[in-house]
Amino acid sequence: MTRKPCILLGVPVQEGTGRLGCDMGPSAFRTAGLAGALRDLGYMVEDRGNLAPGPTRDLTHTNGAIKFLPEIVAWTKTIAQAAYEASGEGIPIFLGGDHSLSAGSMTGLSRRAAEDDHPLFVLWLDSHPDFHTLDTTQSGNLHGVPMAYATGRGGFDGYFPANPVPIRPENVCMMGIRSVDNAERAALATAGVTIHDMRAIDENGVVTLLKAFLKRVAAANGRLHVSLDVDFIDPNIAPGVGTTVPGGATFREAHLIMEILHDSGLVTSLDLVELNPFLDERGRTALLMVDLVASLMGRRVLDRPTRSF
Ligand SMILES: NC(=[NH2+])NCCC[C@H](N)C(=O)O
Ligand SMILES: [Mn+2]
Ligand SMILES: [Mn+2]
Repeated sequence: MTRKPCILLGVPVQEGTGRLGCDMGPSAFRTAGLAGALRDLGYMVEDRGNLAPGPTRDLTHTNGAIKFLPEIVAWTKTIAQAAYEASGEGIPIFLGGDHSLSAGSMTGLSRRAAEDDHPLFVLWLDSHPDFHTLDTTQSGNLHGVPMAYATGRGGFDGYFPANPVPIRPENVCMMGIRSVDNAERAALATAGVTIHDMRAIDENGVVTLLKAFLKRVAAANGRLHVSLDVDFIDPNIAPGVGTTVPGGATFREAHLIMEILHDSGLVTSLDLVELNPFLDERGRTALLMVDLVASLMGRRVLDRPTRSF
């Protein structure tokens, strides 16, 4: 059996957050042994190094809160092109970088999937929906907008690159949501996105919720992109992130999700975002993220020794 290679793409973007440090994320994932963990599972791994944004152009927006619009626009263009190219060759794994990178990854992947005649589905694992538009963001941090952009909501034209194949909101499932701003709540009420907040997870468990979504992906012959924000996980075990929100996914829930995703055979790409190594404790968040990727890519407790804590 020939398996597709894993293509690692470092994306040291940090201008989408309110603080510095995410630019060290790609380096921390490498230091935590991501490539080795994938090779141990039998994958070919091609690390393409770090992307760099193209030139910026002057952009001003009526929403004066917005920060680093030219920079994020330049990054989005570069990332979308890299995503489009890499998804034709293997399994792209984006090493963030803040969550603004998903504006690029999702739009590039969606364009490729459409050309190959598959709809793109997204499993969004995050405490936040990141569903602001340029007009509604109040913090002005553009890691809060990628899902609105990728699903084709208005207000990005003339600023962000054209998004040729918007992802259908019905093809998006969010899990772990527990911090939503008013404008996002209003938009999500009618958007058609499936949202499982922490209450839904507590009441139903991750298995039922996830399997229902995977069934839909399989029935549509879809490709599945997973976007994993560090703050999906509880901050007690994943402190290396700038936007901690209490009450997150447990170690066991997070691994179980990854194992079920692997069994589905549907996942074709992955974002690892918001890791801030400056806020981490001796690399434990980076190591946890690498272990989660290993579970997603097929590591099983009974197959080989796991990390001892
Ligand atoms: N990718 C993230 N961590 N996003 C956090 C966004 C928080 C808040 N909704 C904002 O727009 O500022
Ligand atoms: Mn996020
Ligand atoms: Mn988040």
